[in-house]
Amino acid sequence: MFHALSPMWRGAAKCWARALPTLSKTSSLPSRFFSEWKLGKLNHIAIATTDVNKAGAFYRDVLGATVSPVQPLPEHGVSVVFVELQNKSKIELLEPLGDTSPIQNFLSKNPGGGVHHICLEVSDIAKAVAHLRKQNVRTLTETTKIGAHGKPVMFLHPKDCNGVLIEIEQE
Ligand SMILES: C[C@@H](C(=O)O)C(=O)SCCNC(=O)CCNC(=O)[C@H](O)C(C)(C)COP(=O)(O)OP(=O)(O)OC[C@H]1O[C@@H](n2cnc3c(N)ncnc32)[C@H](O)[C@@H]1OP(=O)(O)O
Repeated sequence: MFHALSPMWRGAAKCWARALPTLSKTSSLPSRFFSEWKLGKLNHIAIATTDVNKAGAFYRDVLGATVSPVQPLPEHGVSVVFVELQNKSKIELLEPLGDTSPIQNFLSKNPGGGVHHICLEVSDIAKAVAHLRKQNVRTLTETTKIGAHGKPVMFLHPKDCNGVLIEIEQE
């Protein structure tokens, strides 16, 4: 591969090749550079509300969006409605379901509702979870769960993510 380069660039490439193992140990470059997984696209932004039908009607009737039917997800303690957007990303409307919904405290603190979490796709969720735990990012369950799109998901503690609850989803 070095043969296609001019002597100056060949020298620089060799220098980088020597430096890479050291840099990976000292985390001088972004860790994703060395990871076996990659961050993908924004899958959705989730909004907590006390009434997904009412919130869905706003997106459908006022903003003209395509809105899914209500989907109860008892294993997650929420009912969801998806608002489809042009670029394939979505807005997920969440309403508490059951007595122990994980969004109940959030709604008690924010009775008018609000942005609850963002969901980012990853190329390999098992590797991403292992990597994040090594970086001292707390995961909110021991193992992944199957999310609203039938794919494995994991939530990361907002206190370890600059105050934002992050869901990662297998792409
Ligand atoms: C269907 C699926 C899918 O899309 O596939 C879903 O969306 S399921 C969507 C619902 N499922 C989930 O959210 C699962 C993951 N969430 C959880 O495990 C929980 O909601 C926690 C994030 C751990 C929060 O739990 P809980 O509200 O009981 O605890 P808490 O009130 O003591 O909160 C601890 C601290 O985190 C902060 N905190 C709580 N929720 C937050 C949020 N959404 N964004 C940013 N910060 C948040 C609180 O203000 C508090 O900070 P201070 O101490 O400074 O006051």
